[in-house]
Amino acid sequence: MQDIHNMSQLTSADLELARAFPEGFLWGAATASYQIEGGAFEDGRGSSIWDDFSATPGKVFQGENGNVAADHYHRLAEDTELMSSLGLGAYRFSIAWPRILPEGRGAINNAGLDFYDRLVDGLLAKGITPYVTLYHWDLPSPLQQEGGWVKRETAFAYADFAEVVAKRLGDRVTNWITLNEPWCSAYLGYGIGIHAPGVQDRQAALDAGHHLMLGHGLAVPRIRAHSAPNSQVGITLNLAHVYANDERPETQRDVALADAFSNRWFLDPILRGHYTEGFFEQLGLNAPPVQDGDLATISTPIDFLGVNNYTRLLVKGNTERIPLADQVSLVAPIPSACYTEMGWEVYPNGLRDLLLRLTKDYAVSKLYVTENGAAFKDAWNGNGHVSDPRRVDYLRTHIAGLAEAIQQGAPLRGYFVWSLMDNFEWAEGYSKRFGIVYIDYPTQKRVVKESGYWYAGLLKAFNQAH
Ligand SMILES: N=[N+]=NCCCCNC(=O)[C@@H]1[C@H]2[C@H](O)[C@@H](O)[C@H](O)[C@@H](CO)[C@@H]12
Repeated sequence: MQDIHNMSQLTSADLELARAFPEGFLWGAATASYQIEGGAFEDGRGSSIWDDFSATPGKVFQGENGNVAADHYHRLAEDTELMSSLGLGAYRFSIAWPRILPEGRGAINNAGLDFYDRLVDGLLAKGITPYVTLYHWDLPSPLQQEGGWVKRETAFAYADFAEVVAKRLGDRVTNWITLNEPWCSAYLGYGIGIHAPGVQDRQAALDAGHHLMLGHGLAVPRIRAHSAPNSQVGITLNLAHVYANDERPETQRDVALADAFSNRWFLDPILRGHYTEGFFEQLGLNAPPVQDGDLATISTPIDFLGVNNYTRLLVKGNTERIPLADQVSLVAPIPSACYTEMGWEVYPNGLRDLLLRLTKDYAVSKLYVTENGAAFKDAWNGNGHVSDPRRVDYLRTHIAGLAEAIQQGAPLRGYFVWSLMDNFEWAEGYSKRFGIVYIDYPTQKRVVKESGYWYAGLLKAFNQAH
């Protein structure tokens, strides 16, 4: 492997950028269990809704699945060494609920806990801080057979699962993220069905969203009870700053609708203790089955907000009618703009502006960017490294926006690039590559991309400055 700390990829501006970050800023990379582990039928792991969804014809690109993925389940030592060679200060990963409780509740599969024990110990031995996401979409299939997140009982099963994991890892893991992107679980999974479990019912999305947040609130005290006193617990939301395409009143109206649907649906209950006024009417739906005390549970104080951001939303008002909040028209591709392989506009100021909005509008004591990155057409010719200049530029410009946000008062404490390695990109299968490390799936060879060398150089320059 080329000298990974060769900082030749860095410009003098990059070195200056590294020095702009405050001492103690955390630099990491993120992954998720179903996307990288493989080992889908090993050591007692049960089935998840993503195993079922992938096995359903037509749901995932070319019928691909996470049976093998990046084979991380069998490559812990190699992959933690890779993280160390990149100079990561932290690594964000998720726990596969079906490895721990194959039936979703009840009998504990200790072999599953043992795997994460080994991972955590390997990270700590290399001075890498674990950030553990307890739920990154792989709900055990038996719970979905009972209705999944549209059922209130699933929230309680989730809190029980969280406690099982905290009891085993809480003596070493001090950074916990309850859920990853409940918006995606609820809307993509239960609303429009392009993600597992593939339900197409917008009311179900609202009900699932409520129970996901309830599970979050129930889990927080259970995690705290089994973690060291200096532990911190948060949640990760996918959020995007909403911009107006023009000054027309219809556009201002639709910007508010898009913001309610994309951001405030989860921000308001979790951080303000109430749903956005008029939100359910704006969707043309009924309120979810809120019970007395739910919003108090959901808004239990957390120590940080994790922010996943990839792009911005640009809204052009509908002049004929008031659209439903989830049907606001976004501005189509702009000739002068750049787009990733996901069709997402590259707009670095969107991350900066999002962080500043959160700082201004919500009383968050700490923020982490728990995911940011891009999929581009990466190719490897079988030797040498992988050239991905567009990803280097994406990371450089978005990280520059972080420095500006911090300078303007955002309580940002860390950044996790998505992703450490190429992986199973949900319904897109392996067709989309987000890694700073290329995975040659036929051989499972890990090939650090130019962006991986760049990121390692930035982290080295940061460490040298402090
Ligand atoms: N339709 N539509 N959608 C609008 C919003 C979708 C946002 N998707 C994300 O943030 C997912 C997040 C996920 O944690 C990770 O597991 C995924 O691999 C990345 C990359 O896709 C991102």
